[in-house]
Amino acid sequence: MVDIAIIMGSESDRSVANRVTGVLDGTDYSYDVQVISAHRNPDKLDEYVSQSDSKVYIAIAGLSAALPGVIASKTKKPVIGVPVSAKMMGLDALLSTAQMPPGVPVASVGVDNGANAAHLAIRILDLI
Ligand SMILES: Nc1c(C(=O)O)ncn1[C@@H]1O[C@H](COP(=O)(O)O)[C@@H](O)[C@H]1O
Repeated sequence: MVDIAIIMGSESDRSVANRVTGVLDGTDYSYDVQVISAHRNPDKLDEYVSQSDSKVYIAIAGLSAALPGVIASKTKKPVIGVPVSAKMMGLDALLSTAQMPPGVPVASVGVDNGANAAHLAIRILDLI
């Protein structure tokens, strides 16, 4: 049983993931960190989400950030997206993360703001 699943699209997103875990390490909430790209490893992502018992997802991705939205399409749990500034100062990923179609929500935090993703996850978990 893990409280939060943290998934990044690439190992190159690790510094942003570290901002998430840096906040969570000051709490009692547990987490699991994975590198799984929706674009590159769709079957692995499907398998991970279908088997995960986490209560909240944090999805970290740059460029065309499909990852948060694809996770939101596979689970009813809350998904928090963190756009990464890989190119275009993160504007590409910010728009990809925030502009989800109705019915498939992703809560986007600011570009590279892994800390706020952790704080939001904590607030959600504190309700349970
Ligand atoms: N946005 C996605 C997805 C996805 O959305 O499935 N998979 C990888 N990526 C992003 O591509 C960028 C460059 O990745 P590489 O450094 O591996 O080339 C990363 O920021 C990653 O999150």
